[in-house]
Amino acid sequence: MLRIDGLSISYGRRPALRDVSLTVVPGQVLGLLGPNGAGKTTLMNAVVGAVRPGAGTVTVGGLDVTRHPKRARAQVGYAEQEIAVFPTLTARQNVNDWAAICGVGRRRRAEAVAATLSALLLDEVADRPVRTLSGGERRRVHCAMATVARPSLLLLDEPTVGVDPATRRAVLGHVRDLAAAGTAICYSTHYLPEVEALDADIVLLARGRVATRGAVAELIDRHGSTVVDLRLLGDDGETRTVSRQVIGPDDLPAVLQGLGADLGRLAGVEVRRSTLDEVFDHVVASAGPADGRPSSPAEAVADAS
Ligand SMILES: Nc1ncnc2c1ncn2[C@@H]1O[C@H](COP(=O)(O)OP(=O)(O)OP(=O)(O)O)[C@@H](O)[C@H]1O
Repeated sequence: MLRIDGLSISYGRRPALRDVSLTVVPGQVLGLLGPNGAGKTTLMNAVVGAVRPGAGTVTVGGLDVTRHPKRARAQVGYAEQEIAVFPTLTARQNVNDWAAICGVGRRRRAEAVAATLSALLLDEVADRPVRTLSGGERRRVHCAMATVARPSLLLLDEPTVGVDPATRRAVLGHVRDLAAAGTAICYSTHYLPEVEALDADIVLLARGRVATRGAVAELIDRHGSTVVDLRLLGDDGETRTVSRQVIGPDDLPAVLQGLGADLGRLAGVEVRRSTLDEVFDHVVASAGPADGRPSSPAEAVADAS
């Protein structure tokens, strides 16, 4: 449903995406991860034609978004990071009007709007002007607008920023239902448990490049290690946990020896695999500095000029 081949985009001379390729098929949830500034929003903006590729192609449902912008865009629902709703209209009016703009016929519309508002736990506030809603409720309205027309491809850019746990569960449930019904979904987030809950395939961007990709278990297998958590009892009676990477459980004696005098404070030991968080940190660190410093002399020249 979405195919990106060799996509590179720069703002001025500064690259935001470099040679990115990925696909999302119907029913798939692609978790788009990466630290701030990695290029996630730029990628989504390229899919809806809001930024033009410097190199490479983006096709939606087989249509090149540069050559067929309107027809390609018509297949996409996009909840941008910035909430965009009409504050004086009610939640229901916002979602209904957007459904109408997306071509959902009058007969089907009321039902689609009601079902979407319900799925996102908006029933109680549906008939209040959006300006009177809380930030989390507004974000749900924004998300409802992107999904109400049941687009073939759905882009959600950090849809759970600032929402409470019940809302997060509702958004994730809605996303799972849409994927089960065949929607191709690209979901960006900084909350890694969400991509695990969605059973998403992951593309991890770092410095505009695909740093790694695969299912959660694959990424942990490929980049993770065995970790020993040592629980140490402090003078105040509280325990603190110290983690050590090891090649395998055979290294445990050496790890314990390494505690030295603290060995007597040992209250517990757990051997486990790296978490997705730890894998994320490791892969991002391997990709180079996150503060925009150049990763090569050639890039330094481009930055300086
Ligand atoms: N309109 C713009 N003009 C110039 N540079 C931009 C613009 N938009 C983004 N950038 C730069 O492009 C890079 C990628 O930004 P982008 O917003 O795509 O990252 P992101 O992964 O979505 O980040 P975040 O997690 O913070 O939302 C960053 O270095 C950013 O500063």
